[in-house]
Amino acid sequence: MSKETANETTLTPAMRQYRAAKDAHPDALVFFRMGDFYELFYEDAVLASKELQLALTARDKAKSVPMCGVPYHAAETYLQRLLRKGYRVAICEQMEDPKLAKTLVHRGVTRVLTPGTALDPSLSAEQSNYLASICVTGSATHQHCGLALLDLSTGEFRATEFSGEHAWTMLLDEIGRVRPVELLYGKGLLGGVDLVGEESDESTMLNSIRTKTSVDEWVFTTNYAVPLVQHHFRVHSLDGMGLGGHELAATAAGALLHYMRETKQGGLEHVDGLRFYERSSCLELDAVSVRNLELVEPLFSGESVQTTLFYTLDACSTPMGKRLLRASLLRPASELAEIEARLEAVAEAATNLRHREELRRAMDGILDMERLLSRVALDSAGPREVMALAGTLKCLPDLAQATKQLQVTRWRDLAASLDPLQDIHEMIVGAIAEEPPASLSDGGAIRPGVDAELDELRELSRSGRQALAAIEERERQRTGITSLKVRFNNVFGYYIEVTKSNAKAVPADYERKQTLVNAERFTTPELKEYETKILTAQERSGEIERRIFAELRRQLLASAARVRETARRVAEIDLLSCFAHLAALRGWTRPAVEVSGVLEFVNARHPVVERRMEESGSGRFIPNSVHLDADSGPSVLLITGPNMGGKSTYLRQTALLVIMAQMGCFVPAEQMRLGLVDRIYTRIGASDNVARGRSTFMVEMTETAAILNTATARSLVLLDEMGRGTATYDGLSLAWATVEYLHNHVGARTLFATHYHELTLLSEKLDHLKNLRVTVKETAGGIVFLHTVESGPASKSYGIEVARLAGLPSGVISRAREVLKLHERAESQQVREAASAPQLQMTMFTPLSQTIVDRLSELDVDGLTPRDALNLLADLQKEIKGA
Ligand SMILES: Nc1ncnc2c1ncn2[C@@H]1O[C@H](COP(=O)(O)OP(=O)(O)OP(=O)(O)O)[C@@H](O)[C@H]1O
Repeated sequence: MSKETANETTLTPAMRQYRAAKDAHPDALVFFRMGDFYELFYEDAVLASKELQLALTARDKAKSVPMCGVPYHAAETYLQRLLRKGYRVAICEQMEDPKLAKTLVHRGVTRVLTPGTALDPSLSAEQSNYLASICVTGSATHQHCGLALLDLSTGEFRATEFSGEHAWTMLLDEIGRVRPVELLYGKGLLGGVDLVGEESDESTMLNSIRTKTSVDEWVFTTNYAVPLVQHHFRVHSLDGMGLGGHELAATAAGALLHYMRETKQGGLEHVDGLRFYERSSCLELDAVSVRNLELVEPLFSGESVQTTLFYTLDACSTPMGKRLLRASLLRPASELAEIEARLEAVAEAATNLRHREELRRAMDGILDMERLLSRVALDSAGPREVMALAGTLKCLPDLAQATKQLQVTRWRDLAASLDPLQDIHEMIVGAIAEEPPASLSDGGAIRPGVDAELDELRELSRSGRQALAAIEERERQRTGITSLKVRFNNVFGYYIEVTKSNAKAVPADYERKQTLVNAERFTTPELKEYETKILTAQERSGEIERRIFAELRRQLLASAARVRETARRVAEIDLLSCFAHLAALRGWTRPAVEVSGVLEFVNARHPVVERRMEESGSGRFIPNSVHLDADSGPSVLLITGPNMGGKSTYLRQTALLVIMAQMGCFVPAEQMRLGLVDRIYTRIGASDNVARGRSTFMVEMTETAAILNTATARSLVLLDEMGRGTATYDGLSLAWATVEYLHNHVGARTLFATHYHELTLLSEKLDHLKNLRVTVKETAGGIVFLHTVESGPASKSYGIEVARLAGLPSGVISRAREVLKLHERAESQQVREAASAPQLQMTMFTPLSQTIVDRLSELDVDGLTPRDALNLLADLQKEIKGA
């Protein structure tokens, strides 16, 4: 609000009220209720008129107060549009009936809606809507970070903690994976980390979150925040929630509850538990891998979701199952017992068509129990939603019965713990009418027989309306006006309407109420009497319906924990039967999972590419095998071959199958043996940051550094075309050193796809490195991609052939062939020399200066840290460039 316009003395009383609301919520758009409209003023009006395409008017004659508005009954759509764009909105309501207000009607902010706190009805079933809260303490080298996540639409509330040197990076990774819609943090809490700046890695990650909300730092203090959590869950200690000793996680959770209170989010009854979770209790996937592997979203926004693993695996019947599938993709299991229990359950259901069908049939009628319950808790559920919940509960006994048919432990546990909630079902159908109106205020939501007074009042208004119909008929005959009508509106109540032309025939006992252009409206003492009777009866029955509905709501919320627990069981049953369905339908097999360094597939297929090829009829996917063993080798597979040969597909397929197996899903392979993987690292293709203007090479090196610094012998590392983003020799040297480091120091199972043929020589030096190649057939008409992977290095790269297929002019192609021949001749000479002097491998790349050669030959490569290696390379490069 600008200074002149906000001048106290020039403001009307209503605008003074507005100003108070805006001052209290400066970062929100204030929707100010005036009669049947929500009005916006000043900058808010200018902004909203643009974002919502509303006409911008002015409140005053001098046009100094820009204004726009939306009708209150249509406000919901406008609000959702603003929230989806990341805005927050404060709703300033009329707090008393304007008709009863003697002077200025009292107004106040009743709720602040933000992307993380408002329920978006258009939210898709499988998506979660997380509000995240973070806090950080400690020194730069040893940080502690707390993270809490709340999805108000389902009531899911969980928290975790990270400690140590990489705590902040791990926190960012987790945020990148969860992708909250809103982030809450303490002002200045992160000292030095610029949350909204453009430059740092942190800000790049955090900038992708639409709404960031800072609150006063004291909100994030343990002394203040932890008691809020205890109070909300009515517990004396946090130990029972697994939060004992995790003060930072609890603090982040408490700050989040504070925010809910500040933004006046009532009805948090469905948020009935807070769970501590450990990231290490799952197969860890960083945000880059989640994105690169297209687990839940396509790589580039706007692309079809059909490229995602989620889409390929989603045969779930219920929204809860879909959300669990999504969550499991982001956090596959890492414990053998858990994975085995799931695989065993999938195996049983996969081989038993009848039981599988029964399960799926029982789930057909199950709606989104969690979201329906949330709507009840937030008091936004009408009678129809409550009835929909009952419809869902009705399916539970059949589901329990179908689950009981299956024998293995996981199914038995699920059957035993599935509460069919029939008491709640009866409670709802016992109170709500069979076909209730959408809104409680429409009347008729409560079933007849529930309340004797209500039944009586309904009878009264029914007979009253019948009497009115009789009056209409009688008056038509008495006056001879056949078009005479008895009507009702909210302002005048019941009245008799006759057209202007018949006005003369109106009897003397009619009392004129209103004159319209074409009609006259009258009342009579008799009409007034019925009106009072009917309206009083309606008003009173409205009150009774509201009371009964509120009581039902209270009882439902008292059972919220049971409903949510059942929703979790339904989700698990759904997910396992989805996996069983896919296994049977697509002929997938059960992976043998063990604790070892093995990773072995026989004739495996990429689930997403295979399905897309089937759907588009574009040929058959060629299966391929993998054999890796971190303990006795080979631990590094170096894959060479032409562009378009299928290298990336082979890499991605390996990662996807590991993820699927650890989720408890069968896999598209004839056989699979998997030693548990603790973490998957990928360096594939371009990433987000490139689009944000960071250099491809810088991004690549940052990601590679993270891999080399944190991968373990139990990890799976996928590197695709590393080093291609810089000068050939720099790239080759870095790729060379990286492979050596992974092989000698990390020992992780590694797939390394490259166009640097020189790297294939490493197999002579590194025992656990094996060369693989994707094959092509040379025909008279050009090359044909066979997409099979076999042992050995590729003989040539076929880059020029692929370019020809892409349609490069023939002149360019033949000139490229000539240039290639010259290079190959020169290089083969160097390679021969290099092969005879393995300790000086690097000399084959370029005639290096003697000092560089000396420095390299004296180097203890095995003792180098990645950072030293990078520094050394930078030095050498400087020397070469300077030379
Ligand atoms: N096993 C396979 N069976 C059938 N088609 C395949 C197979 N593997 C890959 N393809 C198809 O071949 C094309 C190229 O695959 P991919 O991108 O994996 O090649 P690439 O070797 O990584 O290429 P580049 O080196 O140019 O990145 C894709 O369209 C893919 O669908």
